[in-house]
Amino acid sequence: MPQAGRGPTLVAMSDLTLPILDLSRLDEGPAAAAAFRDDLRAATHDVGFFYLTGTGVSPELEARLHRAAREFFALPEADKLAIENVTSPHFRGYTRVGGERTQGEVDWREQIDIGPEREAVTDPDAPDFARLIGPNLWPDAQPELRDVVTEWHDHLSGVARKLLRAWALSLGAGETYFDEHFGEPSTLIKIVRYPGTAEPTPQQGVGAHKDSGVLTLLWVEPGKGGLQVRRDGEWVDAPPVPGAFVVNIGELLEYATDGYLIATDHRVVSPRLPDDRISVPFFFNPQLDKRLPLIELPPELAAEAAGVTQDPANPIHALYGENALKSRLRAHPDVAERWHADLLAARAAVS
Ligand SMILES: O=C(O)CCC(=O)C(=O)O
Ligand SMILES: [Fe+2]
Repeated sequence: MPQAGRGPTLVAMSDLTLPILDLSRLDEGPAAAAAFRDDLRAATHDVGFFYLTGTGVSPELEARLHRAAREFFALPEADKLAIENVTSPHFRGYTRVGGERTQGEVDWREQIDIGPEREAVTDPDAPDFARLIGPNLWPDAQPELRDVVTEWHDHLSGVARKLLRAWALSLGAGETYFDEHFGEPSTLIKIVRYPGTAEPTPQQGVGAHKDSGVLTLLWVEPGKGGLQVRRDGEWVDAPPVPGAFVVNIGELLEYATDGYLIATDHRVVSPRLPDDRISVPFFFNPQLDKRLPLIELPPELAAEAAGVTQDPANPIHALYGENALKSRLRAHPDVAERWHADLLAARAAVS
């Protein structure tokens, strides 16, 4: 574990070193907090990925989440399919292995997607992205899943807010800059299982991608490798560190800082049979109808901002909800075709 008040510890993995930052330094007086913010800014300017300890998430809560995830995937197929995501217009519920895509290629993972628990919007004049709002699908056979996920959600939302305040200060903005622009956050928790494969060549657990939102806090089952981060054109391993989250930023925070902070490509390589791998990414994003404005960086940071080139095939929209809807329609074509064929047709017509 890193010591409060020191610089970040570095973990060597092949060529890459990912810093380990200790969030509790924010509560250890102004000097430790300032040092944490400097390390945070440096880590996300240089690599876009780091490990985070000191989050206050207890080993007991981690163990409960881990157990609940294992129990969910061990349910009979019929119980999982009873909450299959094709029954939800809001992209919630269970996705069977092979039901999701990254860059058009099938991902070899099964998962349950859980977002803010809300009623569906019935107003016909609501924007298209309001279709993402709605109830989750919870398994009747495992009522305790909802309790542990709710606790996880509340803890990790607090960690995310703390990090965003630290980023805001470290980038020369007011401490509550992001709070003001976030509103009621759009969160997404995925509980994911990557089955083992027997193929001799590495298989796509999840294909190479940058996260499309602001911030991701990733919990990985202890001892399970497979996550790789692209650094200088090479794929390097980012194995789990006990008691730490893997944290990375997404394209929206890169965009908001004109490329000063970087969103980095990553992927998961399937485990080899008989192994499998559980992970739980938590995505933290603004309210659907909010925009994430550009941060006016101080000149010394602005001079080091790489700029952001917009990909015409994948443009970043001003409103968060438009970005979220686009990602969901692409990742889950079967849900899109069943519930949102009108949107697909309208989008095909303009592109
Ligand atoms: O499962 C993992 O370790 C990473 C998953 C991921 O990158 C994602 O779902 O965006
Ligand atoms: Fe990701």
